Amino acid sequence: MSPLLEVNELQIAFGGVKAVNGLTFSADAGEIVSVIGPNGAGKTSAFNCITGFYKPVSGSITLDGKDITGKRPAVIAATGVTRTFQNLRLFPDLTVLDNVRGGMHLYGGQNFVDALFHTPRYRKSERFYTEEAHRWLDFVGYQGGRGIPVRNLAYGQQRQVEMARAMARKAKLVLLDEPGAGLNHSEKQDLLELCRKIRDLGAAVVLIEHDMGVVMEVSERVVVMNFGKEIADGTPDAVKKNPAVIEAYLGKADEPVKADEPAKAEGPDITEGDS
Ligand SMILES: Nc1ncnc2c1ncn2[C@@H]1O[C@H](COP(=O)(O)OP(=O)(O)OP(=O)(O)O)[C@@H](O)[C@H]1O
Repeated sequence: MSPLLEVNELQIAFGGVKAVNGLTFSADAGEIVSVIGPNGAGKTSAFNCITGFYKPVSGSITLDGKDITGKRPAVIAATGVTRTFQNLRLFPDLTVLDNVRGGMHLYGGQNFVDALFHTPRYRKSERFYTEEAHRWLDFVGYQGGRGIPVRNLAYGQQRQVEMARAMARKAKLVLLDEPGAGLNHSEKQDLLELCRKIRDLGAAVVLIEHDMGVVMEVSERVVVMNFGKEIADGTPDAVKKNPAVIEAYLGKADEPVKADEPAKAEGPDITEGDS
C-alpha cells in the first residue's frame, strides 16, 4: 500500500534562499511522524507547501494517491489535510464552540439562501455542526466553558480548541506545527495521548517539534531536515545516533568555534528534555 502522504523532491525558494531544497519524505495512515531540524531548516515552509499556503517551485505532493501539488489551501483542506499553527490562529472574540464550528464549513450542505432564510436544512446542519463541535472538544479533552470567548482561556486550553478545530475537518492528515510549545509538563503528556488517539482514528499525524522529549516519546518515525532537505529518516533511536544528525545540531567536533559565534548551532538539544 502506498503512503498517505508522499512528498517528493520538493523545492521552494524566497529570493536567493532555498527554504526547501529537494525534500522527500512520506507518512502512512495511522502513523506519527515528527519532522525536526535546526531553526531555519525549512520545516514550516514544507508544511506551508503541503497545505497550499506556498506554491512549490518543483517537486510533488500526493495525498492518498491524489496530486495536490500547488493546489489552493481550500482545495487541499477539502481532501482531508488539516493543520495547527506555531502561533495560534483562533478568533479570540468568538466562543470556544464557534471557533470549532468554524472549522466545519468545508462540510458544505448550506448555501446562501439557506443561511438567509434559516431554512430547515440550515437549522439541521447548524445542529449537526454544534453536536460535532462538542464531540471534538470532548475528544481533545477540553474541560473549560464552551460558550465563552477564546481570549478568556488559558494558553493550554486555547491549544486544545485549536486541535478540536483542526480535527473537526474530517482530517486524514493532521499537521501540527510545534504543538508542545508553551505547554507545561502535564499538558504535554495530554498532547502525547491526543496524538496517539488521532493516530488510532487512522489519520497520519505529522508534527514539527523542538521538544525532543515529545518527539522521542510519541514518534514512530523521525524525519530530520537541514538546509531544506531530509538528512535522516528513521526510528527515534536510530536518528538520535545518526552522525549527520548530531553534526547538524551540534556542528562538527573538530570545527573551530569563532569567538563571536555561539558554540552550538541554534536548535534543540537532541538529547531528550524540554528545549
Ligand atoms: N515567507 C518567507 N519569505 C522569505 N523567507 C522565508 C519565508 N518563509 C521562510 N523563509 C526562510 O526560509 C528558511 C526556512 O524557514 P522555515 O520557517 O521554513 O524554517 P523552520 O525549520 O520552520 O524554522 P523554525 O524551526 O525556526 O520555525 C529561513 O531561512 C526563512 O527565513
